[in-house]
Amino acid sequence: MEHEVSNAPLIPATESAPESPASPALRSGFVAFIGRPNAGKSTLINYLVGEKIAAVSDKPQTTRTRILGIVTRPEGQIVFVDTPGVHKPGYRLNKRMMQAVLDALATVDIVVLLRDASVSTGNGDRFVLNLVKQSGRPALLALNKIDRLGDKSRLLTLIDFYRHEHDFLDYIPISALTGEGTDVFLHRLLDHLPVAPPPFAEDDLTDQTERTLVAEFLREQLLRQLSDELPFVVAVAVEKWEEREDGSLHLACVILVERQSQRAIVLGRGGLRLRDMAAAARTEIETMLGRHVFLEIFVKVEPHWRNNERRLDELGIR
Ligand SMILES: Nc1nc2c(ncn2[C@@H]2O[C@H](COP(=O)(O)OP(=O)(O)OP(=O)(O)O)[C@@H](O)[C@H]2O)c(=O)[nH]1
Repeated sequence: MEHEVSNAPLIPATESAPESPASPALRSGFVAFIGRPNAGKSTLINYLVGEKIAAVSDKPQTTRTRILGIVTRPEGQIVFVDTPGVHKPGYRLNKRMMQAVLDALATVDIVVLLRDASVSTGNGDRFVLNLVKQSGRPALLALNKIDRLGDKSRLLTLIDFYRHEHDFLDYIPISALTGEGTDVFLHRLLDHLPVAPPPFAEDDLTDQTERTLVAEFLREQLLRQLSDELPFVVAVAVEKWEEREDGSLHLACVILVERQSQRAIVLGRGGLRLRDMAAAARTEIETMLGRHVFLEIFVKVEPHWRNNERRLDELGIR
């Protein structure tokens, strides 16, 4: 039997605010990250939310769809919108990603410019900084990966640079990996959010559907195991979601690539690479869903899927 409910939110968002009679001055709002690819947005969201939600990999351009992470504290609630890494528009896919960045910036209360503090300033950083300026939104600078800095005086130089460029609300050094500085980061964000009731219930973590998360887990394995060029040409869709009477779940996923040669790379010699990726993804999916999962995977060659509007819509790439 097809399971319709799989498209429902994993943890449904509620219309009403959680009961919170204690504090009259709760602060809440929407916060978007903007940063160069690999700045650490997904890692930070996962750290803050405390559960694995966004796809994390050491390859750039991991995040294609907007992902919500919700953090609730006694002082209020922050709804994080994770934007895709900023890229120069080329493929239509990337133009859509750029639009997603701009849309996200226009609708939020605060923009967080997330900067990898362990690398030197380049054109990409100036590009992102200009987007922040153009957005006209209040912005906070988070300097990430400070665990990598031997010489902390570099932070002062960076803060000085950004202070001269733009009037940020705050300049906060953090490590999304170790968690250092993240508490200060959350509290400073809350301080700058408007007095407003939390838009989501206290235990909501994400509005991602189980189906989306399944596809993300598999895509994360692809990103981890494939060479640098391939992540840009693969996409994952869940095509079958079938509940069996014994309580197990049968899933069929399709991995889209653009050429036969890419299909061969995904499969690996004798299909071994795909088998390993499937096994790793299945373990994560079973942990998330708390049930036994059978996972079938097909690798399909579909030339130019990245320029096919209908495919992009089906894949939820906005
Ligand atoms: N040492 C260190 N590594 C980090 C930190 N934050 C993130 N990373 C690493 O940086 C890489 C990129 O992190 P992601 O969270 O995937 O980056 P992202 O900004 O979401 O990337 P996109 O999805 O391309 O936008 C991963 O290998 C992370 O483990 C940090 O604070 N310290």
